[in-house]
Amino acid sequence: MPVVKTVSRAVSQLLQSSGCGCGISIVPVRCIGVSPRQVASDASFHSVSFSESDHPRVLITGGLGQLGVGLAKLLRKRFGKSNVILSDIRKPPDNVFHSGPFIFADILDYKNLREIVVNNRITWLFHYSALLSAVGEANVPLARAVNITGLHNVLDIAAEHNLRLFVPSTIGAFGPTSPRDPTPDLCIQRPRTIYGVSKVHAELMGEYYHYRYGLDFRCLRYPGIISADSQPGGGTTDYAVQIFHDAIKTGKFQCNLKPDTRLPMMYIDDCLKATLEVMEVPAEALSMRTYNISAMSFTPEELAQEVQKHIPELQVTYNVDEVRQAIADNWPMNFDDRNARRDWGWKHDYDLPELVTTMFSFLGSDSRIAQAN
Ligand SMILES: NC(=O)C1=CN([C@@H]2O[C@H](COP(=O)(O)OP(=O)(O)OC[C@H]3O[C@@H](n4cnc5c(N)ncnc54)[C@H](O)[C@@H]3O)[C@@H](O)[C@H]2O)C=CC1
Ligand SMILES: CC(=O)[C@H](N)C(=O)O
Repeated sequence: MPVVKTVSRAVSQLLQSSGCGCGISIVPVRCIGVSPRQVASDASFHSVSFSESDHPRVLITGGLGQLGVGLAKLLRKRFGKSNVILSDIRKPPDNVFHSGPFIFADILDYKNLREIVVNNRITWLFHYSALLSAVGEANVPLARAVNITGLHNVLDIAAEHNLRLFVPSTIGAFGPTSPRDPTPDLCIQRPRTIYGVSKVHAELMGEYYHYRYGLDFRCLRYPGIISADSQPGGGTTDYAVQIFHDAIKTGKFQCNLKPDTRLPMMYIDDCLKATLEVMEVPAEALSMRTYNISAMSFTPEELAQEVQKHIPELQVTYNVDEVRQAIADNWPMNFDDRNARRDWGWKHDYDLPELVTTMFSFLGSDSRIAQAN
């Protein structure tokens, strides 16, 4: 069958072509018409004037969660307020709405997302929308839709419009058969949560689009992130944020993981710094497209001891949540991030003592329970 042979030869040539995918110009364009919901480029969410050659034009999806507002703040400092558009499906609080451009964007609405990218001449996209590990297990169909279907929309739009795309992955992309102490970049990944499965899918699809279509896909696997001014969105590592609030408010903390559950963690400033760094690194420096990043690793007991150095009267009890514990027991205990350190000079600033001191200075340990009494 000569035709079949010719086609298969062409396909195999395509698949064997250069690792960077630069020679491949086919892009996965979807055949769609015009959206009924046109968004004007000068829509009321603030019109912009900018020099495209100076700065990227940035869109952040899922930007009202624990990490997005901080990322917008960092990127606006670097690229200018009007060049960074925060988006979500939720209503922004006043301070966020007035701090820079905000727009409604549902990542499940492909046409609307495409219009936003086109009308605002977006060049970089940070894709933060997701359902995290614990809430994902509570609603698997929604997690599958947001984390997998939503990612497909973002990938196609990014490839079609030649965007640089950042998608975060997680320690949750590993599972019980992965080496856990430490966990390297490349090893078995068989997660047992819909969150983890969707993140492995995102890593693989992003890398596939990179090699197949030349998409500039960049991905960091984040540890559990700890922040003072934003609340976590329903994950397994949330306890490590809650302890600070409860210590200050009530002097009591009930932990939903066992005292000896060791997980990799990171202060938000380090996480956002790494995210900006990896997006700015010249492509030639990246030997991979998905990197672990690491800062510290601790158990609830070790965190509580460090917190008690600031609030000695803190009482910690344990009431284990079986779902979260089962998830944590399958996750990495320590993360090996040597490749990130080697390729683009990644270096964290915060270890456990600095993290705890910084959290209390941010939250104002003046309001601590001891002083309130
Ligand atoms: N916070 C952490 O400890 C870690 C976060 N990550 C990843 O970083 C990213 C951001 O995380 P967080 O800010 O903590 O998440 P979050 O759960 O706090 O926020 C996610 C946001 O996505 C939005 N969203 C949900 N459905 C949507 C839809 N259909 N369209 C648009 N937006 C939608 C939600 O409204 C929410 O504001 C996520 O992809 C997460 O997997 C990875 C590892 C650790
Ligand atoms: C580590 C994460 O990805 C997140 N914080 C979660 O616990 O689900």
